[in-house]
Amino acid sequence: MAQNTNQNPDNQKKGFWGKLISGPWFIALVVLIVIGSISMGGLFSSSNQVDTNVGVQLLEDKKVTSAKIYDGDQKVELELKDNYTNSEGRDLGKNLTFYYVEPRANDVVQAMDNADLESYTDQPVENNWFLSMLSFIAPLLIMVLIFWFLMTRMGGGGSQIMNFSKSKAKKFNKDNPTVRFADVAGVDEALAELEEVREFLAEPEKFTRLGAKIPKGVLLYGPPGTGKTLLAKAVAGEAGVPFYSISGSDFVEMFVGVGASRVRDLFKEAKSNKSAIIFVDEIDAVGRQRGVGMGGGNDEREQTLNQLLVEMDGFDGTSNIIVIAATNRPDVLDPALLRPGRFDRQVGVDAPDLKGRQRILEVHAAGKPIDRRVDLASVAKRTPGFTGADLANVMNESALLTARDGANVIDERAIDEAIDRVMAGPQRSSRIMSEHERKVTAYHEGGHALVAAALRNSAPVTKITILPRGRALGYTMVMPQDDKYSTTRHELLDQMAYAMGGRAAEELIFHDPSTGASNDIQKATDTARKMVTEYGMSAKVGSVRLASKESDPFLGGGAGAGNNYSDEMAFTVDQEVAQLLETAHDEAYEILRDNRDVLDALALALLEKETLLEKELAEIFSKVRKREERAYWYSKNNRLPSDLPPVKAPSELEAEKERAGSAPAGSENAGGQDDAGSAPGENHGDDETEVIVQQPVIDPDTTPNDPPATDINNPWDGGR
Ligand SMILES: Nc1ncnc2c1ncn2[C@@H]1O[C@H](COP(=O)(O)OP(=O)(O)OP(=O)(O)O)[C@@H](O)[C@H]1O
Ligand SMILES: [Zn+2]
Repeated sequence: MAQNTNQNPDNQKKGFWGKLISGPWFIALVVLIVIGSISMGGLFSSSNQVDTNVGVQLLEDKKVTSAKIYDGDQKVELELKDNYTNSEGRDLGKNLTFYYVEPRANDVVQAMDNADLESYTDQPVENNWFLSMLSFIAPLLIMVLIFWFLMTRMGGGGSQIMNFSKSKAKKFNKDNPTVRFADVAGVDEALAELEEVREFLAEPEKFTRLGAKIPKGVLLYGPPGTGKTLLAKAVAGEAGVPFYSISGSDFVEMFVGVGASRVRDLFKEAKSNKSAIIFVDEIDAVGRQRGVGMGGGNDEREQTLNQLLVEMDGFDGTSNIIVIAATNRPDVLDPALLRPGRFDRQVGVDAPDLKGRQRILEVHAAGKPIDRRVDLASVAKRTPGFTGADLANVMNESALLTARDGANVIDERAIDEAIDRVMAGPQRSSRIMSEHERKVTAYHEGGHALVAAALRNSAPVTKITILPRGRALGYTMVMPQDDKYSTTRHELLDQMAYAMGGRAAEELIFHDPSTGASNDIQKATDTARKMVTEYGMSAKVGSVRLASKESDPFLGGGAGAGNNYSDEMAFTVDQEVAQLLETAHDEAYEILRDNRDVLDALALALLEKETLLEKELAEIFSKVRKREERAYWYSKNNRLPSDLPPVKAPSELEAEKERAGSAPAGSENAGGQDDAGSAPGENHGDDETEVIVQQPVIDPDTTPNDPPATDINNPWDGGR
């Protein structure tokens, strides 16, 4: 995400005239002038033309000193002894030209032979090869030029070819960022690591004095928009060193060798500084494993990667350069990149937690007039799963909305609307839905919400709306109270049932389901498949990892890598997935059937008010008949769960003692299932705990006028 200004000196020196001279029209003009002047040369010559008879007569009368005969042009130039005066009495001077036709060539030659000339030149036809070549090539050249012009005008893919020659001009950006560490919030671990990098840059002697080698590369990895670029800039800003940035995708050109030469240039220029940071965004574009993927890999990419490695290995003591690279896909990187001496420092940059979100909001609220009643902590609470970029966007949108309304302070309402916008796109008030469609949407969203409310492991519903927004016809938002760092099997099952709630309601009420549930089904299917192939949550399949890390053959996994298990297993997986989905569908259906009165009340309230918030929802849901707990799950008959509860944490014991002291102790639920006691950081000793943020169900727009909602461009895909 390079937002720096292009500081290439060549580009600035090249002023108006430079641009004009390099423009295709100028070249076309030059070509035309050359052709014109050559072919019209005859017109500008000083000799006058006379009739063929006259010319031959002059020769026969021996009035000519010299003659030159142009064979191909069938033209003769004469130089006379005296001036020639024509029949009208006009003096035509000494130099005359005449033309002849082929049948008369013999007469002309004969006349010349007999003319006692002092000099006589036979100009052969070859003399005109240049002109004839040009007249042949010129139209072609003009066509190419026009083509070029159109291509550059369109700016489409084709222009890349033409830009090849210019590729040197915009290869990378140089910047002296003013970003500070204080501008990056909610990524404290990453900041701590990078603070060290800043020290390396600012006072390398401190480390080299002790014989330490300064690291050459830092890899920042994490989801998009979490502030990787911002962090890298902040390091440069804090250390006061220049910041060179380039994106990995810029390296991968259509011409082999360009990428490698860009790497060379980039490092050469960076090395002219005492210290510098080179930032390579999207390094996975060049840094994918070599020699894999469809067609055995990409020469250009490999050359570029090799060059990068060579340059990094080639750092000497004279300049102090640290390469910071960023990627969303650390798993596909070539291991050679991660070796010591290269990107051996790897820093994870995750989506921020509750506190982090609040601090990012504070960073972006600075300098904006915000209503005193706005509580950024509660805004942070309402935005689980948002990245730094999303939050920056929320604050910016709220300012824009406020400005549009002509107000002076950003209030709660503007921020609310901004959150919705960032989540699901702008409101579409212009869209008029038919009463029936509104009703279907109300039941659909009501179905989601009611299922969530009736299940025991689902986060509470905080908002439902049937106002169309972005690509959604309506949406339901459930929000966990706390940040969650792992998800249990029951919670996943609840999520699937919740996703099926919309479809189940349509079936139950209208007997004719709509296409509006496609996104729900997709999400539920993804969850089910992961449960079976990644989370080991199917008894039949067992705790086996079946999904391959890299299932896209084009991204370097190799064809067939997606199926590293037998066909029988694939069959079982499919069966298990289908089974999970069926069960979820059943659960949703039963909940809705058993709570029909609540569903109707909910739909009615939605049709009336369009948007329902927590308070109104709590009232409607007070009548919900909760679904009973599912049976214990165990993966095998000989692995039955124990009846003994887990031990109580010291803090729990403490709290119990206090309660016992102040009031006669009621019988405390000994199940140990009390969530409040478990610290959010607790992750069962497993470093790779999956974070599953529950997202709102957004129901894609599927009115007949629009193409059916597909998964492409769906912002709700790909773990945000
Ligand atoms: N932790 C953060 N603190 C403050 N602002 C942030 C943070 N993360 C992101 N932002 C805001 O979001 C914008 C985009 O972030 P940035 O480009 O650094 O993300 P990124 O991780 O590099 O994304 P990508 O992987 O798509 O390149 C930043 O310019 C900043 O305004
Ligand atoms: Zn839905």
